[in-house]
Amino acid sequence: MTHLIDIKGVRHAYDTASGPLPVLDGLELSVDEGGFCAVVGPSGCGKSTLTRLVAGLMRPDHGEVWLHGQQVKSPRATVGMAFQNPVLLEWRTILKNVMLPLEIVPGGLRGKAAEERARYLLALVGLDGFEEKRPSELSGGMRQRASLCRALVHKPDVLILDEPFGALDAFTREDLWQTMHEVKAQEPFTAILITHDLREAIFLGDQVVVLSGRPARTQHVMTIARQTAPSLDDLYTPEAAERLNILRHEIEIAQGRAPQTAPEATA
Ligand SMILES: Nc1ncnc2c1ncn2[C@@H]1O[C@H](COP(=O)(O)OP(=O)(O)OP(=O)(O)O)[C@@H](O)[C@H]1O
Repeated sequence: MTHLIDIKGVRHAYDTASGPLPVLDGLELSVDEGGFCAVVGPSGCGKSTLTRLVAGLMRPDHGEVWLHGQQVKSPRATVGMAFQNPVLLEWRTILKNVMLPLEIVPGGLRGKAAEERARYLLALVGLDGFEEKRPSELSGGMRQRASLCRALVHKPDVLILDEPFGALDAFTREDLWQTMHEVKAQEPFTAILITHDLREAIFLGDQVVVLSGRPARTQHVMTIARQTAPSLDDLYTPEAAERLNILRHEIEIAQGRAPQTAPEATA
């Protein structure tokens, strides 16, 4: 089967003043079209480096990254990205911020069609009525909603989410998790989510990949059979508790704080 994202045997080291810093060493990761892959691992193990490779912002020393059947060798316009800091432009309205990728991506929607697409997405995340506001007039959670619209506006092949909810309070974060599911139901996308939050990983991901400590390799892959309309109550079931235990144990192994005797993952 062809995956939308295929990362095969990737190894990479950064050149630093004190010599090469090996960051990735044997990374394997596959995501099907429409899949949602959550990536967790110890701090500094190479998670953001993985997103840069998928976006084509850098090339690995060894191994291959494939996106939609094409090897990634240069920056990809068909990738949408959202980060912990939404970096919206204060001199543009929210609507114009969301429309920005359409002005940059070759062949993107223009004029009225571009505006309609941006308005549709803003309504989908509950921001109708805020189109003409400036970023500073919105709360952190609202800015992150707008950032999600901007990342999706050009219908990217893959949505890369690098800790987008990390700076939000717990209630806002949970609201946004539900919004992610609602948006995905209307506007299907394939995503890689980098997160330090295991609950977030199992609530959003249909696959959770645990990376080892640096240099990172794929240490553990958990597959989660996802219901069509997940609810936050799903996080308080015995299945969820078991998944969280397995992942917590895997993280301890990755941090070198536990021996490699993790229990088997459940589907
Ligand atoms: N451009 C660079 N040049 C040199 N070293 C780098 C560069 N980018 C990242 N690093 C180093 O590579 C390692 C992995 O960085 P990366 O940001 O990929 O990790 P991460 O898992 O996303 O970290 P965190 O969980 O803390 O966000 C870190 O030690 C970092 O300091």
